[in-house]
Amino acid sequence: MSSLSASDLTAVSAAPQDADAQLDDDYRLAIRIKDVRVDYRTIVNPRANTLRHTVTNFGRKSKDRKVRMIHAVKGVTLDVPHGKVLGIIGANGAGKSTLMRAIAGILPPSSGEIVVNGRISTLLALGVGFNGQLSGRDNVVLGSLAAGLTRRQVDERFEQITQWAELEHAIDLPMKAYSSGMYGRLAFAVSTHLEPDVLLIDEALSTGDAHFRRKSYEKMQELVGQARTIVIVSHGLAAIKEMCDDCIWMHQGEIVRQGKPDEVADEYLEFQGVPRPKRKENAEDETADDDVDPLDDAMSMEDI
Ligand SMILES: Nc1ncnc2c1ncn2[C@@H]1O[C@H](COP(=O)(O)OP(=O)(O)OP(=O)(O)O)[C@@H](O)[C@H]1O
Repeated sequence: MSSLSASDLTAVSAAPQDADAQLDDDYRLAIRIKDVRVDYRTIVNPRANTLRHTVTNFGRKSKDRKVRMIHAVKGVTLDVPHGKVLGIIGANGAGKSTLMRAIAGILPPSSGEIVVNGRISTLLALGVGFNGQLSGRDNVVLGSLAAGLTRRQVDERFEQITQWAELEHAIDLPMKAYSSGMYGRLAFAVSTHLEPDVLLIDEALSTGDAHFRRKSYEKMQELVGQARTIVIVSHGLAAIKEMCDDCIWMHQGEIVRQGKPDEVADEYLEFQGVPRPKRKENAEDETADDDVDPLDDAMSMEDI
C-alpha cells in the first residue's frame, strides 16, 4: 500500500446552507451528518502490557497511565437521500465502523450532528443486541419489539425470520450454543425483516457460508428494490459497485472521495497498489469487470 500525505487526498467538505435549504433537506434526506467527530479515549500504559506486570500490580493504579485520544472520525459531513444505497470503503482503521455506530446512535459523536429520518435497523457487529443466554426465539421477539414492532407484527414476522435463517430446528436453543454463522444468519434475518426505513450493514455480506452469502446478497437487492435507504460498509468492492448508488472512501477518519461506486472503488484500489479491474469496453475479455461475482472475495481488500 502506498503512503498517503495530506496533499494526496483532500477531505470532501460540504458548502454551508441557509435555514430554508436545511428544511428541504430534512424532508428529502434519510441521513444528515454534519461535521461529525468521534473520539475514543483510551488509557495507555506501555509498561503494563506484560502478564508479569499485570499480575504483580493487580489492583494498583499505575503512575504510568496516560490518556490517549484516538480521533476515529474527523469532521465528516454527508447527506444520504431517501431510497439511496451508500457504500463506505476504506482501509482498516479508517473510521468506517465508528461512523456507522454513530449513525446508529450506539456511539454519540464527540461533536457535530447526526439526524436520521425514519425507523433504523442495524446489522453492525454480529449479534449486537442479542443475549447469548436467551433462546433464538426470545432474541427475535425482544429484538423486534425493541425495534418498534408491535407484538402482532412480531408474531406475523417470526415465521418468516426463522424460515429465512433456516434455523427452525435451533430456534429454542440458547444463542450461546449457536455457531458464529448461525448467529450471523439470525442477526441478518431480523434486521432485514423489520422493514426499516434505514438499514445499516457493516460487513454482513462476509458472514455465513456460500449459500447464505448468496441469500443475504439477494435479500439486500430486494431491499434495494423497495427503495429503502441502505448504508453498507464492506471490503468487498464488487458488491459495493453492484449495489450502491453512491460511494465514499474514508481515510484516517475523513471522507477523501465521494462519487460513483465504480470510480471511487477503482481509485481506492489503485491507491492500495492493486491494478484496476478491466472495464466493459473490453467486453470480449472474460475477465471484464461485469463478469466479477459481487460476492467474490477476490475483490476483497482483506486479501490485499
Ligand atoms: N473501542 C475503541 N477504543 C479505542 N479506539 C478504537 C475503538 N474502536 C475503534 N478504535 C480506533 O478508531 C479508529 C477507527 O476504527 P474503526 O473500527 O472505525 O475503523 P474501520 O474503518 O471500521 O476499520 P476495519 O476496516 O478494520 O473494520 C482506529 O484507529 C481504531 O483503532
